[in-house]
Amino acid sequence: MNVTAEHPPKIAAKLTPMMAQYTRIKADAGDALLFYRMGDFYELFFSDAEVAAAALGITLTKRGQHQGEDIPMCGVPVHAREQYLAKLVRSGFTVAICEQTEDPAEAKKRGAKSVVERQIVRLVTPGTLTEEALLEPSAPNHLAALIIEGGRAALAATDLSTGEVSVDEGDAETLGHLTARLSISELLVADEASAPPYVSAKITEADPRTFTQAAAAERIAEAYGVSEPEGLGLSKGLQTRALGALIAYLELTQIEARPSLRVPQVGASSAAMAIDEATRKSLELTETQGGARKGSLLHAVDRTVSAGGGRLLRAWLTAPLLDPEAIRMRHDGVQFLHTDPLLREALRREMKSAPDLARALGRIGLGRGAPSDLGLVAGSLAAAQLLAGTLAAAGPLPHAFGTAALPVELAALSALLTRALSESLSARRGDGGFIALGFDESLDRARELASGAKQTIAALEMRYREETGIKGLRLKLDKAIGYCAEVGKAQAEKLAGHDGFTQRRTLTSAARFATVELDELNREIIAAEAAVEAREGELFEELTASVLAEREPLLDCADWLAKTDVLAALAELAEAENFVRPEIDDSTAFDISGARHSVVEAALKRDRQPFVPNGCQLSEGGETQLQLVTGPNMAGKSTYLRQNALVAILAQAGSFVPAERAHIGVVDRLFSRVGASDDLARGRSTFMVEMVETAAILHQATERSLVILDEVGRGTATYDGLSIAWAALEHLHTECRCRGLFATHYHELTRLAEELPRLSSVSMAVREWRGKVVFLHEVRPGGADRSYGVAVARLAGLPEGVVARAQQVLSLLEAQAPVGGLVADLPLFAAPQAVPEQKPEADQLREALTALDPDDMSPREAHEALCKLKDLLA
Ligand SMILES: Nc1ncnc2c1ncn2[C@@H]1O[C@H](COP(=O)(O)OP(=O)(O)OP(=O)(O)O)[C@@H](O)[C@H]1O
Repeated sequence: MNVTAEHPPKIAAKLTPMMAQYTRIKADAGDALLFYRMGDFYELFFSDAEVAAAALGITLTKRGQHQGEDIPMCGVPVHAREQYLAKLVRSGFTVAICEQTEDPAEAKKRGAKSVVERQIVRLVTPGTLTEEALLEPSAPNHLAALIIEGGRAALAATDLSTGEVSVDEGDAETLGHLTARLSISELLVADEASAPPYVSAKITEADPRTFTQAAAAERIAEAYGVSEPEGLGLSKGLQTRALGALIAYLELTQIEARPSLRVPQVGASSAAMAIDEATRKSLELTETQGGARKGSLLHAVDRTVSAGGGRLLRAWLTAPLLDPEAIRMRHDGVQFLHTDPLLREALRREMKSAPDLARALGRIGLGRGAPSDLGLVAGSLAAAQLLAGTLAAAGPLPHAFGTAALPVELAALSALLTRALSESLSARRGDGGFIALGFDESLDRARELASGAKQTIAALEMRYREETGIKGLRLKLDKAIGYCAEVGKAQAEKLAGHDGFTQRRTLTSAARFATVELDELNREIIAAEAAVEAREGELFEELTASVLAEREPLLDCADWLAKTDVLAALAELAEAENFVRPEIDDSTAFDISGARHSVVEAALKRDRQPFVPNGCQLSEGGETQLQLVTGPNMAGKSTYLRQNALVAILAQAGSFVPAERAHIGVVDRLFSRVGASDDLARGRSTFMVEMVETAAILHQATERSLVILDEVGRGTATYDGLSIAWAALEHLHTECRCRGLFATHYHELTRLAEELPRLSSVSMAVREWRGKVVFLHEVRPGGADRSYGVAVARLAGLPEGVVARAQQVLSLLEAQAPVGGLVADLPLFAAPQAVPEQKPEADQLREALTALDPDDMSPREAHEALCKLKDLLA
């Protein structure tokens, strides 16, 4: 959604200086809602205020007037800005944050009416969030730039919160795989019309000039300090242009903060199983069709204990690998920890205390780091050291773990941070008190001065009480005048009589006095506190610089922590859920015994129901390459279909699989259409969606692909549906030669299994018991003889009368149907070219019509001609 806040004031009339500044800045902010900083609040004015107040559910008030009309205003407190930002950004708004960039005292020096300098420091958009509170810990937040030209497409993406960057290129036709892998929050395009319709991200039209080769190369050179984009492994053209536009948008939105991006991973998607958006959705990989995480495969298999591990597991599952060697490497890692439960437990315990290093670094890199982020870096390094020690003691490690030892420079950084940081670390940037005592001499001295002056104040209070004889006299901190002597109103006159006490302020029930000594002390305290603040500021900068100097090894360390967490989590999962190590190679085998569907199994377990495991054997060139699955509704067809796809995904992602045994030849592309749903928002009916998706599969599936099709053709009239399913199955078998499972209610299709050599027929077993149908959830060879649709309808609670009538109609229809079903007598097994050419009657009609000349006909002749035409139709 692209929401635009209309902004009315065309202000030529006289404005207050502040309003004049506001209008100027608002003009720069364009469509974004302007958060205009005023002290402890961000204020919004005019239509921005109206829009934001409605979206946030906060009070709309007014402030001053413009051209005789009240100016609408609303405000949000600075300390609570994140929650408001989150709400606005999620509702599709862009927010421009405008800060005071000058000390109000400085502004005052220019004159009483002068306005504090303000500037927009950042545009907050869905794809550029970095605040912890606005992000899900275990999900990435991707901003991507897309360019499509000449049938090719390139996609550059970054997760700004961690600085990761990827660039991929492919045929425009396979673009769906590129965009689907990343779950993008915001997609930049040069022209909104070129945005693919299936992307659910916010679409942002970026300046088309940023997509040009020259501009893009310049941006990349500047961001990465390389003279040519090729130095980063990028090809000239689309890849460079997509990444350049992405960086330009970061510059536009992050203003002065220059995000430090990691070196791009180029072409990673071509090393991953291609899984398009529809397949991901239908398999519910990371979320259910309803959008919930619970109920997805990721949720069922996620045993990670750190945020970084959670994100990496998601990345592995959404991009299963293609290289058997790389896959086996991950399996080796899982196996190593699977066979050593004590080591696994120790690692997972130590990992739990590891903070989110990548995101802390992301914030520090953007200049948004707080003292707590330094603490997170220190905590991560401590955890990494502990883990490295534990792993090192475990003996030689499989390659999957990489090198466990921490590089020397990180040990030095870790020691520095441990010495420097105190116990209490504020999460607010600019807060002090984060440097440990004894770390910095000049800071300690300034602190002593400040606290020494405060001790003097306490002593002075006692002395003043004695000297004046006023017991209630207290030294208090007044915001305007500093420390002062306060007495109750009744004592004010008495204190004023004492030498050296000058009354400065009168409150409702008290009076405040200054003395020369107090003035002197106030000056000392202010100076000492300013010195503390300044030194702390310097030290913060120094420490963040030390951290950023080690950014790359730190990010490698974050990757290593995440990987160790994922390997341990997968080993834990394998142990707890009884998964086995799959055998992966370059063959086209798909030989799985006793497989289960993790999500369905977990749901059944909650109801204390057993899951019935089923095997599946497919292989191109073998006896069965395609399986036709028939069986009643509710018998478990969809579950069986999906579980096989999920086993392939898990196996190639590096996980063990929920089966007794599995041997899989690498699957390059996975297609799954299970229960297409309406896409009315895009004006496509269920049947249309199904056909568009089926077309994509028939065009793209290859010998290495795995295709899962559930009830293709069910959304239209029986004969049409059956014919489409029939032809699609033939095409998959003979043209695509892919491995696949095809579930259908058209039992007529089982006839095909007799004709096509590599198509076999299986069905879900049921038993009838006292007129009721009992599902056994077992896959057996051979086709199903009946649908049991009416029996299932009875189970679902259809009125008994309706069920009885349906049974009656069914018996009648079955009695009339040709033996062998709808297709018994049709010449369907003839080769397609043998279908006799027919001269369609439309052609005879056309000939007759062409012969007529209406200008040359009487009404009577015209009538006769019409009758002849009608006869032709008969
Ligand atoms: N292997 C199994 N073991 C135990 N229960 C199962 C199994 N497979 C499926 N079920 C149960 O049966 C229910 C229906 O399964 P599923 O949706 O796969 O059936 P279906 O044959 O595809 O139905 P329909 O044709 O109506 O779409 C599941 O929700 C689950 O509770």
